Amino acid sequence: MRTTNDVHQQFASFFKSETLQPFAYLVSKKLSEGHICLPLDDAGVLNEELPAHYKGFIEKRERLKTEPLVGTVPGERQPFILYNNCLYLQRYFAYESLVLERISDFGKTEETRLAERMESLHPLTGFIRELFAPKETAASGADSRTDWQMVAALNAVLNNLTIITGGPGTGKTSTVAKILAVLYCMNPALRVALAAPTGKAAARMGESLKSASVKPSTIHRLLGFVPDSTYFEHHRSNPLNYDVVIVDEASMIDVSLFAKLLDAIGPDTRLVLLGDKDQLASVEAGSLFGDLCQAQGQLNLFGRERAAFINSLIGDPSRAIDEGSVVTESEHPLFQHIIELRHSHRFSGEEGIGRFSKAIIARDKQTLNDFIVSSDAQVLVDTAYSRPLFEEFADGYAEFIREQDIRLALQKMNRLRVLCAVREGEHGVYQLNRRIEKYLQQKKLIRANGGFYENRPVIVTGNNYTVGLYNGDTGIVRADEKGTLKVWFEDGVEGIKPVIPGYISQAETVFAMTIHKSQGSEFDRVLIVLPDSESNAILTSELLYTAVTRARSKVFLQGSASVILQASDRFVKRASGIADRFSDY
Ligand SMILES: Nc1ncnc2c1ncn2[C@@H]1O[C@H](COP(=O)(O)OP(=O)(O)OP(=O)(O)O)[C@@H](O)[C@H]1O
Repeated sequence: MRTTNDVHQQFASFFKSETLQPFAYLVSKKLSEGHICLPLDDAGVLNEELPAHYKGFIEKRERLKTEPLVGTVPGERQPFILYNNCLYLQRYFAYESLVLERISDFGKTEETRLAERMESLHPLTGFIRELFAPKETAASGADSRTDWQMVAALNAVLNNLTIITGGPGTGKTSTVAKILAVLYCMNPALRVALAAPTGKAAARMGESLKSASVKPSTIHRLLGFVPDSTYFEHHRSNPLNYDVVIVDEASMIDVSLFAKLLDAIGPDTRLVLLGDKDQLASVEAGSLFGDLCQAQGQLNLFGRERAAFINSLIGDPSRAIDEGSVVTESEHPLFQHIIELRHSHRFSGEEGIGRFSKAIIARDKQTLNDFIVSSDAQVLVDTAYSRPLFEEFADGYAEFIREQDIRLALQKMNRLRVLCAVREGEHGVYQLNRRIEKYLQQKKLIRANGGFYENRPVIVTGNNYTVGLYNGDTGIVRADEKGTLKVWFEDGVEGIKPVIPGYISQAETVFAMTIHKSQGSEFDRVLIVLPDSESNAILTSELLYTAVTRARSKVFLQGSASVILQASDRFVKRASGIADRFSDY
C-alpha cells in the first residue's frame, strides 16, 4: 500500500539534486497539510518532519540559493522559488503573487474613483441613516458603540475590495443586504453577482438573502467552469461583467481559486468578501482569508480623513468610528479594506454558544472548564459520552422521517446534525452513521439495507454537473407517486427535485457528517462527537469553533475534558508568505 509519505518521497526523488530532495519532500508534505510554502527559518522543526535518510540535509539550506531549479526572483520560471526565506512551488508562488498584485491594482483604481464615490454618497445621507437606524429589538447596548456594519457597508461602496469578517450572527448577511440597498440607490440598473465556494453555502446565502433578486452560485460557476481544465472563462482579459460581486464563506477559498477570483474582477467591479477569519480554512492549500485579515496586525483601523467622512454619514457620534480606531495613514494596500463585525446579534457574549465559541478562540481555559463542569441552556458538555444523550439526539431525526411532505421533511432533516472530527473509529462518521441507523431501525423508523433505503439522508460527495448536484448537497430518499425510490434535494428557495439514485455515484449517509463538510451550513442543534484521544492532530481550536458555531440554538458536545482543552490549545498556523510580501507592492 502506498502511504502519503511515499507520495512526498516520490516527488522528492523526481529531482536529482541531493540538496533539493529533502526540501522538495517537505514542500510537498506542507502543501498536503494546507501550507502554501515551506518557511526555512527553523532547522529543528524541519528536521523533525524529515525521514531518517534526509536528516542533516536541512543544515545545507543556504545552498538552495545556487540550485539551478530554484529561482530567487519573482517571475522566474523555475519549479521552485525561494523568497523571503520561504520555499515555494512555482505555481503557488505565482498564485500568491497574483493575489498581491490584484489587491494592489484594486487600490490604484480606487484612488481614481474615491472623490466621485464620496460625492455620490453625500446626497444619500438621509437614506443611509434610515437604512441603518438601530432596531428596537437590538440587544441592549448594541446602539452605543461603533456601528461596524455601517462602517463596513460604506467602505464597500468606497472601495473596490472590501473584506468583512465576523462570527456567527454578527450581521454579515444583513450588511450585504444594506450594501446592495445603497448601491441600488446609486444605480438602479446595478449588476450584482452573489457567490460562495460550495453549492451548499451558495444555497444558504440564497436563503439568507431571500429579498435579493439574484440567485447565488458557486464561485466555479460564476467564473465559468471549463470542463477538464484548471482555467475559467473569466480572467483578466475577460473580466466578470458585474458592478459588484459578493462572495460569502470566503474562508473556505483556497489560494488557487482566490487568485483566479481576484483575477476575474475588472476595474469597474467592486468585490466584497465575507467570512469568519476564525473558522477552519479551505481543505486545499492556503488560508488566504485569515492571512489577509491578519496581515496588518490589527483590524478596523482608519485614517483620519476616511473616518471623518464615514462619521459624517453615520451622524450619531455614539455609533461613529471612535478615536481609538483612527491612526496615521498607512500605505498598506489593505488599510481601510478589512472590517470586523464585533457584535453578535444572535448570541450574547455572556453565556451559551456566544461565550463558549469566544472562549475556544481565545483559548480561555477557565471559561471552557466552567462549561465542562456545568453546562448552560445552550451548551451541554457530556464528558461521559452518555448513551441516553446520544439516543435522545438521534430521536430528533424521527421528525423528518414522519413528515409526509418531502419539502418540509428536507427542512426538518437539516435542523439537526451529528458532527464528527474524524471519519474512522468509534467516534467517527462511519460508525456513528451506522449506530444511528441501527437505533432508528430498532425504533422501526427506517429499514436500512446499505443502499438507497427510504428516508436515508444523503450527502453528495462530488460534483455532478449533468444532474446539477454539487459536493455537499443533502437530500432524502423517498418514493415518488409511482412508488419509485428517488433522492430528493432542495432546489432553489421553494422547490425540490428528485434524482434517480443510479445517477448519484458519490454519496454518503448523513445523520452524521464531518465538521469539515459542515462548513457553510447551519443547524438548529448539533451533537459534536470528538474522538477520545487528545493526541489527534486534527483536533484544533478552529475545528471546534467551526463545529460549535454551526448551531443556531443548542450544542451538545461529547468529548473528555482533556480532549476539549487540548483541542482549544492547538491552532492551525498555516504557512504563507503573503503578509510579509505586501511591502513589495
Ligand atoms: N444591526 C442589527 N440590529 C439588530 N439585529 C440585527 C442587526 N444585524 C443583524 N441582526 C439580526 O441578527 C441576526 C443575524 O444576522 P445575520 O444573519 O445578518 O448575521 P450573519 O453574520 O450573516 O450570521 P451567520 O453567518 O452566522 O448566519 C438576524 O436575526 C438579524 O436580523
